[in-house]
Amino acid sequence: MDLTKIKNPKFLKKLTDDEMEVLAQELRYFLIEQLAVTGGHLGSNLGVVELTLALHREFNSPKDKLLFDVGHQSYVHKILTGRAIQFQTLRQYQGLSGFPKHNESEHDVWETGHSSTSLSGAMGMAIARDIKEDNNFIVPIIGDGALTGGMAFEALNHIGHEKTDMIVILNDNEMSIANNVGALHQALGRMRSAAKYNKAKDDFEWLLKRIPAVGNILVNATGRLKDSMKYFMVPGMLFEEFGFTYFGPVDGHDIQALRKHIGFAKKTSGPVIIHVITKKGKGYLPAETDPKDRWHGVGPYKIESGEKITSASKGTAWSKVVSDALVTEAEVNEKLVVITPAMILGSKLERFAKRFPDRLFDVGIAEQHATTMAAGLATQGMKPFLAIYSTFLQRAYDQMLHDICRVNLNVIIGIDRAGLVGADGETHHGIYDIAYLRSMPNLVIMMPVDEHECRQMIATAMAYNDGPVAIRYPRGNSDAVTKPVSVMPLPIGKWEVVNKGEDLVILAFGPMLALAQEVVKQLTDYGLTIEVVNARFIKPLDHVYLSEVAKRNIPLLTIEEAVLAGGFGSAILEWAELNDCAHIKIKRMGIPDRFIEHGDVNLLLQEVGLTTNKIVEKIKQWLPIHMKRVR
Ligand SMILES: Cc1ncc(C[n+]2csc(CCOP(=O)(O)OP(=O)(O)O)c2C)c(N)n1
Ligand SMILES: CC(=O)[C@@H](O)[C@H](O)COP(=O)(O)O
Ligand SMILES: [Mg+2]
Repeated sequence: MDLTKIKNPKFLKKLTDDEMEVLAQELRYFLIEQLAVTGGHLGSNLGVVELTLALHREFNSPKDKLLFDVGHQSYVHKILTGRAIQFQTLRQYQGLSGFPKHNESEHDVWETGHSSTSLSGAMGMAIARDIKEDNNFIVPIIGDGALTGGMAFEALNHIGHEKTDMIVILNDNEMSIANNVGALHQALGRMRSAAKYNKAKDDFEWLLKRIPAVGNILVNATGRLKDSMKYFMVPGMLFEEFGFTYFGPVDGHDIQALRKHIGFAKKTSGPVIIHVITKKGKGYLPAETDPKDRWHGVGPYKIESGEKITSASKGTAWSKVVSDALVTEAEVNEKLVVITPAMILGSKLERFAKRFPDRLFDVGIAEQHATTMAAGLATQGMKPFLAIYSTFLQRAYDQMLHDICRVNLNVIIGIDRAGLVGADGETHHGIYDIAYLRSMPNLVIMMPVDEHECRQMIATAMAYNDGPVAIRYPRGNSDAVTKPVSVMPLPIGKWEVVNKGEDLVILAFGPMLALAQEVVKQLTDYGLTIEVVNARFIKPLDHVYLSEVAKRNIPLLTIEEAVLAGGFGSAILEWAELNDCAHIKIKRMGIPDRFIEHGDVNLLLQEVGLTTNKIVEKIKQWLPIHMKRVR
């Protein structure tokens, strides 16, 4: 069928079983074809084709609420709710989001992007339903990875306690982004094998019963054996202990089996969990057989071979610069321990893990635990490096403040994906960390301009034992290639003047420094001399430099790829106010007070005014001198 003709999922109710199977294949092929061009979260979505069909067949969205945890696996849901035609704009500027969005469809009842929120959101919806005496179904769909998030356990605990009517779908494909980790993962494994065990047991009993005379005695004996193993082998005991009725494991690619178990669940009062077993990447061999990540998040690829189509890019991935530096440091410092909350691949830590398997800890989707565990390590004289995306560090605000900074512990926080991230959009941009960290006493915050300075900063952090240090670095590659420098620690709080000038000082750091230097080129034609400073220490500020520039009474412009509210520019305003420098003209440029959607980073920078031309225009409007070309 032409999937672009689908307006809503109601048509599913009339399909025969065979027609549903055909549709599943058409959906699968659509995903493979479309994402070969746009990229996206292919593996997760291939794994939920039949599940999403069964859900939209058995429930009446949007009256019945389908909540997709993380939301990266909601493409099939989007196709069935009338958005197939938009997939050519997937995750592109002003195009279809890769996550559920209220403004895209009434069927997107819960917005996600960050993991492990669906059960809590579902509980809120269920309580509201019961207060309003509505009678719809609330159905969160959560993956085995997302279930390792602490919020999910907080919600399970509460839902089970309240015995709230809810149908939780556990989509268990044994994978997070990489292989899933944790004791829960092992427990789920026992539940999966229990299914095989129970089926084998039933077959065995069938066989025993055919042995004349002794058969029934043996059946009773083996029955007692099964009961004694009940706690370990009967699937779902863990969830039953939480007050849930457990159904499963169910083959997540068998639409009829799914529909049957959803039917049981709809007739069961109280909280129910259906444990669905799926295969990440199902139906596309390169994805199904990838030993590393089942094609979690991919760029464009060749369908026939699965060969990734990568655009030539200069420089080295920032994550790799950092992880290689950590390997070098770990060779000579046995106290270095690295922690990742489920992002071992994104943070490019496989090499470190292989070289130092006992000093890398993947804690699952557990940013709060990861951060406070780092604090625990530091109290014992270890040198923990927490590798964490800026956006996911948001989950560990209090752990940063209460457990690390307040106690002034020697923890290094490697803040990855700092800045606009592009295709993942507003839920993933790393643009808030300066604002939410800058108010934390004792914390040093720095950002390198290129891979050489990054190595210097890692060395600086390793040598620094006066408290916590955060190094923030962008998504993508470090393409600014300057001269190699000795990897000596930097003096804390010391900025670097990269261009002397008398008419204006621009303070910038990270990728914005190159932008500042482009601005200088454009303004030279106006006879202006502009001082450009690599303000690589966001905290502490370089007070020596600022005092000197205050005496020169030169206007200051700050540029940051981070929110203005509470950002680096705010720190300069505070400095001026606190140091009786109100006479200095100060202007800040950065990200305004609104959410920035998904799209190519360069287009997003255009949108927020962080481009050479827009900065030049802003300076022309602001500086008191009449801007006239002198050459
Ligand atoms: C708070 C948070 N931490 C980390 C991530 C990154 N992340 C996105 S999907 C994913 C794995 C999710 O695994 P699972 O829930 O099993 O879904 P699957 O991809 O296997 O279908 C992770 C770690 C996130 N989105 N949110
Ligand atoms: C859905 C999710 O949160 C992750 O898959 C995220 O998209 C990874 O981001 P990177 O691609 O920057 O590693
Ligand atoms: Mg999974």
